Amino acid sequence: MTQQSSFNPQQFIAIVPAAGVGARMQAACPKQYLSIDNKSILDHTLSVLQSHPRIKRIVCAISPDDGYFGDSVFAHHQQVTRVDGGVERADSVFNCLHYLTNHLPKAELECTWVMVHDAARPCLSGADIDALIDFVQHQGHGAILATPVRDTMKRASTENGQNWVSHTEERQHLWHALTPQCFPLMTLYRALQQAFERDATITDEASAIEGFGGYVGLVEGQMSNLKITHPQDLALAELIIKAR
Ligand SMILES: Nc1ccn([C@@H]2O[C@H](COP(=O)(O)OP(=O)(O)OP(=O)(O)O)[C@@H](O)[C@H]2O)c(=O)n1
Ligand SMILES: C[C@](O)(CO)[C@H](O)COP(=O)(O)O
Repeated sequence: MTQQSSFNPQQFIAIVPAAGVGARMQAACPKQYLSIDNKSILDHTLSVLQSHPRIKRIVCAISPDDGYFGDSVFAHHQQVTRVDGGVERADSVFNCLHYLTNHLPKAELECTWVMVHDAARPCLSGADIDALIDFVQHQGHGAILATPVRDTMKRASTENGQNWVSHTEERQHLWHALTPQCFPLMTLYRALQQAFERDATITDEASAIEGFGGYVGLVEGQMSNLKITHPQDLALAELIIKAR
């Protein structure tokens, strides 16, 4: 693996992909607009990022179809830059990066790092943001929040519509990738461009950086930083947020 050249991060900009439809949540609206403790999930996520002193600004991708929902959230997050999302999560992230390449001075682009964080992860803690920033500033390489796998991991096969254990996977050195994922802005922009050119399947920013030959650090984060994906995740997220 070729070593990604080191950069000295001067500033951090948060990118929040929030343009999904939330199909797995099976709700009446995209899940990022569902309410927890009288605030939308997107509101909670933007508030965590906005309150962190080391994050200079936020660029958020929302679906052009979410006009009403987006307007209600951005009414009290007016300093957040709003960008149209794309078909896939990676497209939404790329649209935010592309916006920044067109609106930041070149000198600023070269020393800016982005922290890409799912709108669907409202339980992120400030301490985890600090741990990630401290790592990349010390190491000069990009990194992601992640948690080591705790359970025995089974690979499944399906027969007659039923899942069966095919085999048990080696779980040593196996981690759950979380977000934020933090990389130099222009490195991530180029890595995603290359990933799109090779038609790669990109489910997180680290995948693009790995394919681009970069190092990706793993910074252990809190399990409570769950991605709200299925209906049962909502109650758990509410407990975590109310316990903050
Ligand atoms: N085209 C897309 C798809 C997803 N996302 C965002 O990426 C994050 C993680 O994606 P996921 O949890 O998969 O959200 P959805 O794609 O909305 O969920 P589903 O796959 O169940 O439809 C979410 O905050 C989602 O809003 C996005 O910005 N643009
Ligand atoms: C980026 C991510 O949250 C890291 O685990 C995950 O890859 C998002 O996947 P999704 O299918 O878009 O929810």
